[in-house]
Amino acid sequence: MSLISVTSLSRVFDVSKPWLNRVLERRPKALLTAVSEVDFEVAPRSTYALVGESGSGKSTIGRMLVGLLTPTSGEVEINGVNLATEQDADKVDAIRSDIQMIFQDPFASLNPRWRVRDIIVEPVVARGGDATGLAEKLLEQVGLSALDAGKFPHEFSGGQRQRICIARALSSEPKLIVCDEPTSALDVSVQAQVLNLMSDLKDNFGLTYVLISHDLTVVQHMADRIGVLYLGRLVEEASPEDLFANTKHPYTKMLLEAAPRMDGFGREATLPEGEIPDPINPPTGCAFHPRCPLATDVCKAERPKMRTINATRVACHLAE
Ligand SMILES: Nc1ncnc2c1ncn2[C@@H]1O[C@H](COP(=O)(O)OP(=O)(O)OP(=O)(O)O)[C@@H](O)[C@H]1O
Repeated sequence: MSLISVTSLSRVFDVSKPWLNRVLERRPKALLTAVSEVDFEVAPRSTYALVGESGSGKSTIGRMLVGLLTPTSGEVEINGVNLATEQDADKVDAIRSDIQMIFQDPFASLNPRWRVRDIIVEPVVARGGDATGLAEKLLEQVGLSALDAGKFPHEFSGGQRQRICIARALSSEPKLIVCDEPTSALDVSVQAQVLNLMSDLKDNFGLTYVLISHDLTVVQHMADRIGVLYLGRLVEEASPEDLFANTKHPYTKMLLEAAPRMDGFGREATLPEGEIPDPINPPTGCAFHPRCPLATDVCKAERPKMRTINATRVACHLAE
């Protein structure tokens, strides 16, 4: 059974101006569809990566997975439990303690007035658990020292702070960690170290990761499946091998061409050509058609359905 099952998940935000402005300016309500009819499954102890440009809906999906946001429609089930509709409070509580989230900015997620020990054990203490010696043990497991437990967050570098966030996430012995751009605020040299640590911890703790990133090269070596998002929709999903060697969607090809290659490590990535359309007024048919070099009349008129070709899922009229 899948640990995560996402079915036709959508999230719409009301981004209208205040009522009076709307009336005076004669404007209709503005609804922004951040996530639209997304489906995917994540197997236990695997890593599922969600990749796409800024605004493609990655964080919104991440926040719905952990229950920070409720879906407008569709479902998220974690171990068979739908957090948005489950009535049994004990079941919801048990699932919630199985899920943790790590954010991009390790400084913003750590309370600057708390000692590292208190930050790390807070999820355990909040549930009335015994946290004796736990912070020290976890600090060592994330490559820091037990002596760091008495320090404050400002005494650490960015990479060390992200390690503290990881230790905190691990303290409640979660099954699933949703990692939202966990390394993009870090120096390139530190990024690989944090990703390696995450890989090791995954094996040691039997974790499942949902890894959110705008950078395909970051997720390439960690992910078992990669889902590529464009304007809130999943456009391609495949194993890293298939996605890189046998790319099916023109948008994924564009993302890969924009990514810095290993031989040019450190080179600035060039952004994919063309502008991302306005999510309040998305294009007709395939949302990617205005930027797609291969677009035909059918792409302008009809939204492509998700199809499975070999082991790849792809939403493109032209994919073979
Ligand atoms: N609370 C909100 N209210 C209104 N619009 C929102 C809200 N949260 C997200 N959005 C919009 O939803 C769309 C998707 O945003 P989201 O943050 O999920 O994308 P993302 O792929 O994670 O991008 P980034 O990498 O920039 O965080 C964007 O157009 C964003 O402006």
